[in-house]
Order: sequence, then structure tokens, then C-alpha cells
Amino acid sequence: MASTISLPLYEKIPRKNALQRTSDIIIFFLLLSLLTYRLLHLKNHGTTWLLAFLCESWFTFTWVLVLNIKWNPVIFKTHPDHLLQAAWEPVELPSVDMFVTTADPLLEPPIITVNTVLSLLAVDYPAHKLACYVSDDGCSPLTYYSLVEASNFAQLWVPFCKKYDIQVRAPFRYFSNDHVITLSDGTKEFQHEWKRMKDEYEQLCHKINVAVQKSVPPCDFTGDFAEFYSVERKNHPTIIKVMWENKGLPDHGLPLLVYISREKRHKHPHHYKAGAMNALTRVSALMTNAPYMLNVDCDMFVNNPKVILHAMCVLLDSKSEAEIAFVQFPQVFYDGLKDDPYGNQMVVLFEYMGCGIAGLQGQFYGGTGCFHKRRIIYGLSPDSVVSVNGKLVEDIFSKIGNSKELTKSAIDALEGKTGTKPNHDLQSCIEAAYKVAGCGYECGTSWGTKLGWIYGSTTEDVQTGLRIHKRGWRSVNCRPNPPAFLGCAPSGGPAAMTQQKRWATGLLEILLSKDCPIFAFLFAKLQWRQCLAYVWLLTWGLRPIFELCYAALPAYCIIADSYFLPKVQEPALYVPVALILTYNIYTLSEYLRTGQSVQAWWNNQRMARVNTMTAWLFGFFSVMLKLFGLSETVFEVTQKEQSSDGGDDDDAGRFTFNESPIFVPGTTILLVHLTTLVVSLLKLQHPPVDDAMHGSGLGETFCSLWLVLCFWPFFKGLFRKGRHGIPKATIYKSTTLALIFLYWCRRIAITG
Ligand SMILES: O=c1ccn([C@@H]2O[C@H](COP(=O)(O)OP(=O)(O)O[C@H]3O[C@H](CO)[C@@H](O)[C@H](O)[C@H]3O)[C@@H](O)[C@H]2O)c(=O)[nH]1
Ligand SMILES: [Mn+2]
Repeated sequence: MASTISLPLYEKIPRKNALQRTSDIIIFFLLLSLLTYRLLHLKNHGTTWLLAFLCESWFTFTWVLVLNIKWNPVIFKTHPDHLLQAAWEPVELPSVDMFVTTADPLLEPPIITVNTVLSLLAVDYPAHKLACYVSDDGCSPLTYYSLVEASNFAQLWVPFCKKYDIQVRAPFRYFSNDHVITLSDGTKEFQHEWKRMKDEYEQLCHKINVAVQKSVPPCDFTGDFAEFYSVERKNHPTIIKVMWENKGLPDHGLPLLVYISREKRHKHPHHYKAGAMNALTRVSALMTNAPYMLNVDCDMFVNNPKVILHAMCVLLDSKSEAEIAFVQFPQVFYDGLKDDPYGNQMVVLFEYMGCGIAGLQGQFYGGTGCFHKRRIIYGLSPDSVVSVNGKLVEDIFSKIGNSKELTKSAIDALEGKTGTKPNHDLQSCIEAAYKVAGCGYECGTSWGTKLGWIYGSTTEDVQTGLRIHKRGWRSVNCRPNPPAFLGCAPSGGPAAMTQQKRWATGLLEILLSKDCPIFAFLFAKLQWRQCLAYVWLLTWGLRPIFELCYAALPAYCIIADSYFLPKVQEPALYVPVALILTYNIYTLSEYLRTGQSVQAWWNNQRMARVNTMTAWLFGFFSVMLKLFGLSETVFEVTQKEQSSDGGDDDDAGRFTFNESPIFVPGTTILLVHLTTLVVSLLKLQHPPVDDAMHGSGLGETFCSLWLVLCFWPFFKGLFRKGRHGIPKATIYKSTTLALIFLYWCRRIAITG
């Protein structure tokens, strides 16, 4: 098999980055010079300089981590054509279980999930090798109804896509305005079928819309819907429905489609997405037990129909067998707002940091668009790949819970016997599936602790990936063109902030847990540089402390009429000036090189400050509350909206606010710096400036100005109404805080 393949299935290509290395190093040396300057003058100055020194040390530390990540970037290139050219018959392609998670029909409109599912069902891969499992944590008859309707539509849609080799197989995207196809190019037959498909899709949307609007469930709880009778989101039995069964035909028919709403009870923690993923893993183990598992968020549709083939290039390559654990596709977003006003499209992040991490032990697991090996999710280590020993098998007995069927399927998976059995009678395993999807099933097992997706962090993805890397596995970052999956980035201040807060929370939870990468390096097989890369990510939640402190310094200095930055007369001033220039020119060039605008660069710079000092601060707080046992951290689902298709463009990029306290720190920072800016420009300090070597100067004023510019959306929010305005209550709270801070600065200045 593998030996007959001569052409490489994938290549790892180092990327040139001489210029980048140079500027990264220059920045590093400038930071060191700044620290030296501080150290030399530390004893002549008080606490302000000490604080400045601590913050700048932190920034330097972070920069070293960045430097480490960006040092050896690589690109993985996959060749699906080689895979198909080789002596491979379609039958030899392994089976893949595809998981979709959804949790709330309001925040995640069913039509979005439906499109994702349709795009998965239509991928270029033998249908009988695929199975699609949808987990619905909302236990919503609406979602189920939409999926039933979608599976009917799929019977037209999938053959249509395959017959005409359609590129984008999520119908909402295919039929959207910015995706107009030139119908006249096609044959009469194509035009005819295209129109029919569009009509059918519109009908599907209409049906789902009507059901959504009626708000009462689209059914009378009889027949197929009976199980949804009187379910509550957080209190209901398991519901599993086989919506479509594949009869074993490779090119005809659809993949198996299963709806799962795992059992939930008030008393049992359900562990959010990680819990859903584990339930999916178990149920699918009983039904199809495919050796590979793809998982996507409900909004991440397949944008490149060859995606599974791309992943297989890596996974089936003989040399990756004992090396590569998972293949992660980067998150790419569709219909991103112009100039990325919320700074969350992460293009530069994935381009530079992503390729950098790919050159280390491998891409972090990002929770969506990722192919895992089932046996690795069950705990396999690189050294036991060749011979799964008795111990491993024994181990699984004690960990996996008391379902005989599941244990057997797991042993098959570990021994590599998966996916080979013919489609057996599905109904026979439904009973066992109900059992393993029950909320009590995991009690006394290792699910979430040693097996499957790991519990305890709201970024279960990073933690699960870290566990895998820790065992010595590597991972691959695959970036085909066109991008494999597209999803939606949150639009709107509250949604974007919630997401950022959850990320900072989850990442910090991992840092402070026993999964801390330092331990993983010391006592397990996490590589040193990969460990540093994890430290870079997991310390997001600590950054607000240093940034807030650093942001307070210029304000304090202006009010107290002192200084923390070199004076205009001092040659040392060149250091911070050079630092600011190099850093900004360099980051700007990254944006321009990835085809983004200057405005997008600025928006990202600005939002980086806003997110760190507001959303991540709340992340920090929630982890502290958890540490002190005062409250648990929660996975708050991000609001998703389908295409902005035209929408009112004026509004689209404007920052939105709500009553959430998350906007208080931002507003406070803005008010403080507006005040200090006025104070310094009008020279209102007390005592009046008498000597140019004392008192606040240009540096401090510049910092205040920079911060006001960063928080400019908040400034506009002060004067706007409705969702574009900051609520009165938030403004009052922030004013109070700002006044307290300014008064306190003044007090220290006078007494100190
Ligand atoms: O109780 C829950 C909560 C969430 N989800 C699903 O988890 C996915 C991700 O949730 P979303 O609100 O979209 O979060 P994002 O911040 O956009 O997700 C990113 O970050 C998460 C970790 O914080 C990862 O799990 C995701 O894969 C990654 O895309 C969605 O499909 C949800 O339906 C559940 O299934 N059950
Ligand atoms: Mn998402």
C-alpha cells in the first residue's frame, strides 16, 4: 500500500523570514536597552520606576516568547492529487466520523448549523466512509426539525454538488450575492438544476424561518418529535436519532447522519463543549467507530470540498503514523467586517504565529476544523503505535466505563481494527448508545480526565491539544487553498468581548492547573520551545495586570507631575521612540503583506489593547474567583449571525455596547486619560512645572494620547445612543472609578 506511493503526500517547507528575524531581534535589543536604562536609574526614582521596570520586564519576557514562536516558520503543503494517483482505490480510504456541536438555537440559528451539516455531507469523499454526528446541547426540537428538513434537501443537494463539482457546498454561501456564478457558462441542464436547487433551498430556509418565528416548537410532539415533549435545556433524557442511514453505497447516497442530544440533569456538570465532544466520541464509537474524527463548530462550514483528502495526505503518510496526532486547519472567517473593526479575524496571527508554531512541535488544537485519530484520543502514545500492548488494553477497561460494547470498540480502535467492519445493524447499537450518552455514564471513569476531551477549562481545545503534545505527539497545520473551513467571527462589542473573556479565562485555567506546560516539559514529552509557545498563549490572562499598570503610569505621572519616560533632552529617549517606530512599522508590514489595509492594522493594534485591558481582565477575575472557590467558570456561547450580505453597512463596523460590566474598565481608562490629556496640555498640574528635568513631559502625554486613540470607539460611545452608546450606568460607574483613581494619584503626589 504505502510503499507503492512514490510522490510525497505532503511536504514541510521552511519559510524565509530573515527580515522578520532581524526586526524581532532589534525590538528585543531595544527592550533590553530600556530595561538597562531603568535599572541604572532605579535608585534615583521611586515606586513608579520600579513598576515601570516590572511591566517592561514582562513585555520583554512576552517578546522573547514571540521571538521563539516566529523563529522557524514552516508551511505544510499537501498533495491530494498524489493520494488519488497512487495505487489507492477509494475503498482504501479510511472512514471518518464528523462531529458538529451546537448549543443554543437562539445564539446559533439552526440555518447556520444546517449549512455546516450540508457542506459536510457533500464533501468529496466516499459517502459510505463518512458519518456525520450533530450534538445539540440545546436539546431543541427546532434544531432537530431543521436537520430533518435539511436531510431531505441534502438528497438533492449532495448529488448536485458532486455532479457539477461545485466548489462551495454550503448552500447559503453558494447562493449568496457575492458568490454569483455565471449561469450562462453552464449547460441548459445545469441552469435548470441550478434554479431548482435554489428554489428548494429557499423553501428550506422558509420552512426553518417559519418554525423559528413561531417560537413554539414546529411540531405537536407526536411521532418523531415525541421525545422532545417537555424537555428542558438543562434537564432532559438522551435523544438519539438516526436521520439518514447509508446503505453502503460509495458514490450514491448520503453519509450516515445522526442527531444526539446527550442527557442533562441539574445535578450533573455537563462540561460544555468538552462534554459534548466526549458524548459524540462514545456514541460514534458504537455506531461507526471510524479511526479518524473531524470536528467543527456549528458555524464552520466546509469551504474546500477536498478537505478530507488534504487531511488524509498527512494522516495516511507512512512516516506520520507514529508521529502526527492531529491535523489542524486554521480558522478563517467569511464576510469579515471591513478593516476588521473588532480585531478578531486573526489573519496575521494565523499567518505568522500559526506558521511559527507549526515549525515547533506543531499547531495547537483550535477546537474546530481538526482531524484527530481516535486511538490517540483514547490515550495512545507514539511509542505504543506499532504494538498496542496488553497494558494499554487493560488500561482502557478501567477508564472507559461500564459499557461492554464501548470497551470492545475502543480495543478495536486501539488495535487499529476500526472502520473495517461492514455497516452493521444500527438499531442494535442504539440502546448501548443511549447508555453512553447518559449524564451518569462518566461517573467513576476517566472521561475528561485522561480520556477524550479534557475538562476543567473553557478552552478545552487548547488543553486537550496540550495533553496530546505532552505525550510526545506532533501536529500539523494544513492550509490548503481555498481555505478548508470558513466560520463567523463575532461581530458586535458584547459578543467579541465575551469570546475574548472566555479565551483568557480558559487559558489561564490551564496555566494554573496541573497541565501547566512547564510541568509537561519537565516531567513529560513536551518540547522546550513548544512549551514556551504554550506559555505565550496561556499567559494571555495575566497580561491585563501589566498593561493596566503600565497604562496607569502616564496618568499618575501627569497628575502627580512626575515622569517615568526619558525626557526630550536625554539621549535615552531614542530607545522608546525607536521601539515604538520599529514595532509599529513592523506590525504594519505584516498586515500589508497579508493583503490587509492600514486601517485593519490600526484596528487590530487598538483592539489588542482594548481586549487585554477589559475582556482579559474579566477572564483573570473569573479565574481568581474560581481559585478562591467563589464561583465556577462558564462557557458562554458566542452569538453567531449568518452573512451580513449587504446589511446596513454604516452600522456594521460601529462598536456596540451593552449593560455588561465588561465595558466599565475601558470607559474608566478612557475617562482617566481624557482628563490627564487635558491636564497635561493645559499644564494644570500642581505644583507648576519649574524645571524641565522634572514634571511630566512629552512621553507621558504621548502615552495618554495613544490610549485615548486606542479607546476611541469608547469615546464615540459616550455620545451615542442605543446599542452604539455606552449605557448611562456604565458611564456613572466609570466616572466614579476614574475620580477615585485621579484623587488617589493626587493624594500620593501631595503626601508622598
Ligand atoms: O455547552 C456548550 C457550549 C458550546 N458548545 C459548542 O462549542 C462550539 C464553540 O462555541 P463558540 O461559542 O462558537 O465559541 P468560539 O469562541 O467561537 O470557539 C472557539 O473557542 C472554543 C474554546 O473556547 C473552541 O471550543 C472552539 O472550537 C473555537 O472555535 C460551538 O459549536 C458550540 O455550539 C457546545 O457544544 N456546548
Ligand atoms: Mn465560534
